[in-house]
Amino acid sequence: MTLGKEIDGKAFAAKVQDKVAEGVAAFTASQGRKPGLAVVLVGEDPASAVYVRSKHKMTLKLGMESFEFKRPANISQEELMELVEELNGDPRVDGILVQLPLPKHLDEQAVVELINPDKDVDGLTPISTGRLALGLPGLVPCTPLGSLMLLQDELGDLSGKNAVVVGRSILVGKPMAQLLLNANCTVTIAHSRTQDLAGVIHQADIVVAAIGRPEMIKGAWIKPGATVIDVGINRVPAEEEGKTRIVGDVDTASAISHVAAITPVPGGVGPMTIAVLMRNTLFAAHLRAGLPAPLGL
Ligand SMILES: Nc1nc(=O)c2c([nH]1)NC[C@@H]1CN(c3ccc(C(=O)N[C@@H](CCC(=O)O)C(=O)O)cc3)C=[N+]21
Repeated sequence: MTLGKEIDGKAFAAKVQDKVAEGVAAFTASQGRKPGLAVVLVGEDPASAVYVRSKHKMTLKLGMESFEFKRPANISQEELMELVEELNGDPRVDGILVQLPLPKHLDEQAVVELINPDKDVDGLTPISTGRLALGLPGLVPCTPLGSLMLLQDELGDLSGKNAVVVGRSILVGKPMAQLLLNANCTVTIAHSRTQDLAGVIHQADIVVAAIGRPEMIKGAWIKPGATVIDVGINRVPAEEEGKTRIVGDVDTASAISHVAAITPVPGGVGPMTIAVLMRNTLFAAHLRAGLPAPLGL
C-alpha cells in the first residue's frame, strides 16, 4: 500500500510571506508609507480572537501597519457601519477585514457591502464576487486563492481536470469553484443535498472539502491518485479529558492511502489563508496607489 504525500502548507505559506515582505519593503520605499490592514473583531469568540491575533502578528512581521478594532458583541448595526465607513475613508488603511461570522442580530451582508471594493481584502463584496465570476482581475477570497496556489504548485496546469468542491459557502465553496473554472477545470459543486456524494467525489482528480463536518469524507470515496485540499477546521474532543484538537473535513487516516497528495489539518490550508490575506493587502495598497500589481505573487 502506497501512501500519499502530505502537502506542507506552512512551508509554502512561508515562501509567500517572504515575497510579500519584499513587496512591502519596495512599496514603503517608493510611497513613503507602509501598507495597512484593518481587522474588525466583534464579540468574544475565542477561536476568532486567536485568528485575529495571528493576522495582527503576521501583518507586523511582514512590515505592514496593523489596525485592530475590537467591539463588544452587542454593538449596533449603525455603529458597526460607521466604523466601516471610517475605515473606507482612512488613507492609512489599504485593506479591511471584518471577521465573520458576526453575532446574529447584525446584518452581515449589509456590513460587507459597505466595504470599499478597493479595500476588500476578503474578496467578499458584490463587486469582487462579480469580477471573479467574470474572470476579471480583482481581490479574491483568501482561503480559496491559497488552496488554488497549493494545487498549482502540486499539479502545475489544472486544465481539463475534474474538480469537485464539496460545500457552497460564500467564503469558500463558491469562490473556489470560480477559481477552478477560471483555471479550466471541469467543476462540480456538491453540497448537503447532493445525491450519491461518494460517487460524485470518486470522479474527481481534485477534491476540495469545505463543508465543516469533521472527517466526513472517507478514503474509499476518493479516486486513487487524486489530490485533496482539506479546508475544514473542526474542533473535536481530544482523547485527554477536557481537551480539544482540530481535524479537517476529510478522514485523513483512511484517505492517505488513496490520494497522491493531501493537505493536513492543521498545517495545510490555514497558514495559506493568512499568507494570502497579506498578499491581498499588498495588492490593495498597489491598487490604491495606482501602481501595477507586484510581480511573482
Ligand atoms: N472575514 C473573515 N475572513 C477569514 O478569512 C476568516 C473569517 N472571517 N473568520 C474565521 C475564518 C477562519 N480563518 C482561519 C485562518 C487561519 C487559520 C490557521 O492559520 N490555522 C492553522 C492553525 C489552526 C489552529 O491550531 O487552530 C492551521 O490550520 O494550521 C485557520 C482559520 C479565517 N477566517
